[in-house]
Amino acid sequence: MPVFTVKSTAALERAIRLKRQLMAFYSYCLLWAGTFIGVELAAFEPNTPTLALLALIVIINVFFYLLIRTGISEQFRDPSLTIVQMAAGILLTTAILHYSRELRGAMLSIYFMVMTFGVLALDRRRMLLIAAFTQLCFTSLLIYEWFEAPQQAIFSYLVGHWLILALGLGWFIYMGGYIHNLQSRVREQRRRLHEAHNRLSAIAVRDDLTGLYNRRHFLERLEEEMSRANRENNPLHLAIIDLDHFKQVNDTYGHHAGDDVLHRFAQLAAMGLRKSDLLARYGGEEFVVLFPHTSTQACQAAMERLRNRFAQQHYSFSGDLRSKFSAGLTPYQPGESAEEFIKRADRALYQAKDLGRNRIQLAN
Ligand SMILES: Nc1nc2c(ncn2[C@@H]2O[C@H](COP(=O)(O)OP(=O)(O)OP(=O)(O)O)[C@@H](O)[C@H]2O)c(=O)[nH]1
Repeated sequence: MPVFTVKSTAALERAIRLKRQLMAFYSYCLLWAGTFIGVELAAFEPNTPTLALLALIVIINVFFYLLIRTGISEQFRDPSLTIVQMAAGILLTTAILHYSRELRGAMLSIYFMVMTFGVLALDRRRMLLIAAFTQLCFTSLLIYEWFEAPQQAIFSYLVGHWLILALGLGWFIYMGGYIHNLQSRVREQRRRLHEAHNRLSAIAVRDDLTGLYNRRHFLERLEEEMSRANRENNPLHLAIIDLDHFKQVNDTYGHHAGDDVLHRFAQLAAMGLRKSDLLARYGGEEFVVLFPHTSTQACQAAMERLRNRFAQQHYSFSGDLRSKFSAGLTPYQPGESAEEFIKRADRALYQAKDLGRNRIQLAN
């Protein structure tokens, strides 16, 4: 069952990544459409290779889509490949900027569009890295254009564009770091909440002293096991156990000694019974065991084993105390209520007490 959950979570995450990839493709298409319209309106260089750009966009997206789809990207620390994808977007934007003329200033915002992809995924250090890469690409473009056609370059524009980009990127580094910290804090709080919830759930079903299940949890599980036994027609047995003359232990050696005995019984029973048996502290010095899928003989044998082991225990507070218990054991009769089932086991327990204690009494 857990394997299935892990698998489906991985599949879900991959589906989210593929969806994000489609979003990236959509953004690329908008960028291309803007470029195409820009060329048509003569706001871009007329020799802008729009078809080559479109081919490049498709190649980039198919490449990343396949990496994610085939699961190859999962070998990397970030299976969404955010940094590499952003770097590809920045390189393509730089290429498009080369052909932009009057629209250069407006087209700088495309860099910022690419940066938004990193805000939710990258920490401040990585945002700084990708921002430095962006600034480097743009600076290289400006230097290239300066040397290629110095007569067309207007120095104040170059410096202006360079500064606007640097300031905008600075804002993204700050914002990215802030949002990343916020996300980390939320994740940490969610983790703590989850832990606290698990702790509380454990406390709600356990008995403080022995660590066994408590009466409320037992009664809930009893109903479940009874309906399963009714459904599947499987044997189900209930044993109610009561430590013998326990008051004397308290009165003679003190409450702490009594607690030790209860604790020792709980340990022995938990170790000696099967994982599928449901053991709980029913109250005071009373315990219950529910045996699903077990024959009467096997239940009796398990109870006898426990009785013998318990009677052989030595306690640090008294060399000669041998604590014992009596128990009533009964099989579930199909269709009966929990109350009837428990009452029969209880009656058997009282018979065991009446017959001299330190025994397991069966009631059919
Ligand atoms: N130390 C300790 N004692 C407890 C706890 N819960 C109940 N008891 C004591 O268990 C004793 C139960 O006494 P009784 O009901 O008279 O039963 P008993 O002395 O075992 O006598 P029989 O059952 O007839 O053999 C009481 O003295 C309770 O105070 C507990 O958590 N710790």
